[in-house]
Amino acid sequence: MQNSGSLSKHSSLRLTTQQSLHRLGLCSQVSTARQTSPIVFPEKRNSRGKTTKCGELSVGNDDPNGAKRTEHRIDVGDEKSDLLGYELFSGKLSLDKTKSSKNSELQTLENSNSDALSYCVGLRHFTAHSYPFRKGSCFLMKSGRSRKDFQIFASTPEDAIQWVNAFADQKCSVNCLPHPMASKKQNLDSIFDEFPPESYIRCKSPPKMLVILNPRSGRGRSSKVFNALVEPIFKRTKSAKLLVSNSGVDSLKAHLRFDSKHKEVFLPGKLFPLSTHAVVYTRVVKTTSAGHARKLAASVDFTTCPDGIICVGGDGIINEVLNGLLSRENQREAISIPIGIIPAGSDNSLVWTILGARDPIPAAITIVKGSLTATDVFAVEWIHTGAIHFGMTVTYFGFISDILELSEKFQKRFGPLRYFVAAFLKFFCLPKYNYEVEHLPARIVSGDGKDSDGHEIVDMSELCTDIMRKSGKEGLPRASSLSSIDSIMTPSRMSGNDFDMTCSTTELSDYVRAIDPNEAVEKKEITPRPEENWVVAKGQYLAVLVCNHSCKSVQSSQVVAPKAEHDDNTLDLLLVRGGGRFKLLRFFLRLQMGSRLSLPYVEYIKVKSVKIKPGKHTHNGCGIDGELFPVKGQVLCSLLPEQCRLVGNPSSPSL
Ligand SMILES: Nc1ncnc2c1ncn2[C@@H]1O[C@H](COP(=O)(O)OP(=O)(O)OP(=O)(O)O)[C@@H](O)[C@H]1O
Repeated sequence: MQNSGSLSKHSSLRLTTQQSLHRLGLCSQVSTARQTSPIVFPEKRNSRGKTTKCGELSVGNDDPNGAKRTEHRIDVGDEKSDLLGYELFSGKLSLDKTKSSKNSELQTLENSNSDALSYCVGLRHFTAHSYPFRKGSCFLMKSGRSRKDFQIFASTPEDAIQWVNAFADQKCSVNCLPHPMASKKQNLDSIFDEFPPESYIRCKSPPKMLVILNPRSGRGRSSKVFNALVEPIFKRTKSAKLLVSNSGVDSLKAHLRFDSKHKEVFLPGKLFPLSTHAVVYTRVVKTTSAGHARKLAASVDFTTCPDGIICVGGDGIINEVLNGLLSRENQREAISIPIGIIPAGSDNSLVWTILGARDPIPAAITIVKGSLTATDVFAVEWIHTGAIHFGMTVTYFGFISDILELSEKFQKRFGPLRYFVAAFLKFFCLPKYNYEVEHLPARIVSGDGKDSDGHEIVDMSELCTDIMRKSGKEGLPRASSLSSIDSIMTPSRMSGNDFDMTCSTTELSDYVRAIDPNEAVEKKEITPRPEENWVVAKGQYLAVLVCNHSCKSVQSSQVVAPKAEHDDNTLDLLLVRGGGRFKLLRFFLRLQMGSRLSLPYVEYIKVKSVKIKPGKHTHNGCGIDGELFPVKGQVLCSLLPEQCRLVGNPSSPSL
């Protein structure tokens, strides 16, 4: 039997396990850790890097004696199969056939809760408790499930811990016990005092989330969508299973299954079901009025929803939740609370563009899978009043904000079609829009933090700190909702059950992007420094759009800002110069064809900040993620890099 060894050995054990888990991208969901430790955002990688998951990911082993060690692999399950499992862990294991399940130290487990896996810290082996189904041989012997334990050996205690952690990460419950010798040997006691078993094995319980549901979203179908399509997925049990191959028990794999069909045999080996759990624990709150979601997010006790807030509705409800979170005193903790999205609104641009889920089922699956995606946030500041409103999708001025305003009148009658109707009507009484637009172009940064001209790059997080502080103030009144300009020109469709989603892996890094409002920070003007080269333009514009991501629309396959990425630290400014119906029509037609950037009167610029001031006789509406606000004087739109985490994986570029 392995001795659990010295203190230093235990430290290295823990390190090895945590490092390994980090590389597996499995550490993000440890809710207890999130409460106390800084926020960990996914490491920034190029857009191609994010899609490693579509295939196989090989993970090296940390063991210094790794020469003889095999690589652990993570396979990606087929979305169309009933395997939810995107995690598959395999390695050398052996089954102890000589020991019955009820001997040695494991007898103690019989009296405890029958967990799926039992492990005594420091040992090379762990015990899997399976519950195979047995058919009764005669009428006296009933069919049913009975417990059968398998004692399984890993090559080393470190390996055993990796295995147990892999199961724990798949929410398979683990009964973790001290080393069997711990009670006898005094010196071991002190080791376990310092390193309790829980520090090695993180037995995870299902994530706890708050669901904020807007019953008015879309055509008022969000409750139905949630109850019929999403709740069953959250409540469905998930079981980690041991697959023992036929060729001896030297290869062992842990699959995550979505349902409990095919309980017994799983070719080419035997499948032993372990224990089952609800996938996500949720508390559902339906909003009763506009602004309710914001208030909830601003006041909810995070201990009741440490794993996130799920928004069921359109982009408007997400915007409310974002602004509620960012208005809190405890901003640092607030921005660590991930936002999950179930698309049930008229247009669901954010979740479709960033996570590649445009229907409720894939969105629910991506929430269950639980990875996180860091996303830039932008802040729109009303310079004269200091009021700030945050967004994640787009802010727009001109024709589109007018449509947003008009569409409010048609909400009940036309539902998601209201934007189309409003656009049609507005088109025939098109006013002139004049703006003064100043923008600070984004520059390509070299390794030394300077741009191509040798200028130092503004650290947006400095601006960010001040913006976040100011944001504690009440937001501006909201008037209506429209998140994607594409909805204007395309009749809406509420999505059906057909869905399309691919996922990719995001790796978590130790990089902390949180802002601590308690830190003593020098007061800074949020207006970027005067030496920065602002480009000023004044004139007639049909539309001014500032996009944070490419703004895909559920209504069409086209995107508004093709070069925009949700985490590229820049905003994409789209200017449609001039006026008149002909130009406007041409723009929207080209938008549908994906060639609007080739129009001579359309300008597309990557920017860091934009200042916009409506002219004297211009209608002063401004849309932020589908919410309408009045603009008085100048507004400044700035970027806050990666200040929000969405629950789920970014979509594959192939979508
Ligand atoms: N119970 C409610 N009654 C009336 N309005 C509400 C209620 N709950 C939320 N709202 C408001 O409805 C607005 C629109 O909601 P949401 O974005 O969810 O749906 P949508 O407009 O259909 O979708 P999209 O914004 O994608 O077009 C939100 O900005 C919110 O302020």
